[in-house]
Amino acid sequence: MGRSFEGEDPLTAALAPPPNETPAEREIRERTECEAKRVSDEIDAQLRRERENEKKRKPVKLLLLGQSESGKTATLKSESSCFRRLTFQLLYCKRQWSEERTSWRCVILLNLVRNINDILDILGREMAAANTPPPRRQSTSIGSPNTSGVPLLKFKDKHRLLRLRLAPLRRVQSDLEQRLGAAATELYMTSATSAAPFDNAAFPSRREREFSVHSTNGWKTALERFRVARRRSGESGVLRRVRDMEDEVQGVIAGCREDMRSVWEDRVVREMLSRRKARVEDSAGFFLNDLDRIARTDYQITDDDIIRARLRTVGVQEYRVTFEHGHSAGSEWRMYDVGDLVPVRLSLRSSCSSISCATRYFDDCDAIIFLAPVSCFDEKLAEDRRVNRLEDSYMLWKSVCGCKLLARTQLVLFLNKCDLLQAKLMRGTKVRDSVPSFGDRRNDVATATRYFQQHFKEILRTYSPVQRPFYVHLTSVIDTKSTAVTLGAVEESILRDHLRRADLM
Ligand SMILES: Nc1nc2c(ncn2[C@@H]2O[C@H](COP(=O)(O)OP(=O)(O)OP(=O)(O)O)[C@@H](O)[C@H]2O)c(=O)[nH]1
Ligand SMILES: [Mg+2]
Repeated sequence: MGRSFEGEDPLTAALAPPPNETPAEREIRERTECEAKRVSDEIDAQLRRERENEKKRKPVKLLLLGQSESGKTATLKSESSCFRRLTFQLLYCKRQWSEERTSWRCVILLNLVRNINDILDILGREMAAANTPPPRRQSTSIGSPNTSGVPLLKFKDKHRLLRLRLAPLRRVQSDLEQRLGAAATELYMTSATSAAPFDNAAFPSRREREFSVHSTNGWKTALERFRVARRRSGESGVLRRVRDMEDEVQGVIAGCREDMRSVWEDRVVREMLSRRKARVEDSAGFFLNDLDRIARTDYQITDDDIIRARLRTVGVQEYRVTFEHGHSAGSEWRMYDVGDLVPVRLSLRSSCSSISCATRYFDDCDAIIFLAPVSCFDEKLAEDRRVNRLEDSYMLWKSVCGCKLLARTQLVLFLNKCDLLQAKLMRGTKVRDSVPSFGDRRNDVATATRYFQQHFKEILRTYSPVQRPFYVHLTSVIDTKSTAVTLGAVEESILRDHLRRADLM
């Protein structure tokens, strides 16, 4: 009896076994079909793999944002210094990292010398004020019994002598600035209007001078020059002069070690700093407690020193990394350390892509790590003493959350500098004195960070154009081990999102 194909679709009909099929023919047919299916599955799997690889080939874009000194560059240094990944291409392969270490030595020496010169500046002013007879005194100097009832600081000849003996450090500071400036850096002026939360022409512009790396003329350029110099001239010429100068600087600093220690450990100097509420220990790039190790001609730089070194970033520094291992294997990451916040603040505020070059970094950005230094709850911006640093972080976070261009971007908040917060609270500083809404809550790190965290969370909920998860980590990014763990978790979640986004495209 013939088969009727009426009502059947032609493909089913074509694939149907022939009528009157013998058992032998059937076995051959089934074997052939089985093989065809295996080949087809293999092709499907291969296509899937290629699609995945294609998605991975699109670089993951990660932005580091936060106010100045929040720890953006330290986060990157922490990531690279412990070589979590075996392949740090471009900037952070091992050889390049070791070359970069040499350049960081100058930064650390500069930080150390600046620590002591800053103290000597204060000392000079206080000594001058103490020598001024009371009726002619211009200001109400600290320690004046006439104005505050606090006994005058008793400066001695020893202080005068120390200032004289440490005078060569002024020259060392300017030499180091020259040295770094000639290779890679330039002096940069910041102003209140460029760094206040929303620049306002009404703010008085207190100009500050701080050392900086410029994006177009940064470490990468500096190191490249060194490599070229070494290749061309071996140990001669420019390189030798640089080495001689470094040796000389290191020699002067080593020669001043005991005097620097005398200043730093002096009871009167400590009292002077305490009365001025100048917590030099909490300032960025503080190395005075490491004098014995650093102020030596045979100083061996450590990764920890590099993480703690302070050098202001200006502009946007791009770091490219291709991972070979782990869940990010095969993917390229582009990380942007956004040092200069002026364009960022402007573009966040405007949300208009034509206004600022910073939006180019926002475009297609997978994730932002936003660093908020929580130990700064009682500090003011260096750029504008009227703006509380925590408030400034809230403002910037609010702008990031509310930015339409970033609506699809994963936001990861680092409540950073928890180690400094802990030390500050242990010293007895009360959160509620600077943050009245904190009220009578317990004055400990857990309670304070929970409180700050809640505030950041509410801002995200209120201002985000679309609802998105709140990822938060308590960090002390100079602690490379724990930072590596945190970054590992963050990286995994960013990559998951990145692949999901690629699927949607
Ligand atoms: N104790 C402590 N110091 C930190 C921490 N994070 C950063 N620092 C230090 O704070 C200083 C400033 O950190 P940077 O990474 O230079 O800050 P930044 O955000 O890159 O600042 P800009 O380049 O001005 O935008 C450096 O000396 C760091 O070593 C932290 O969690 N704990
Ligand atoms: Mg920086």
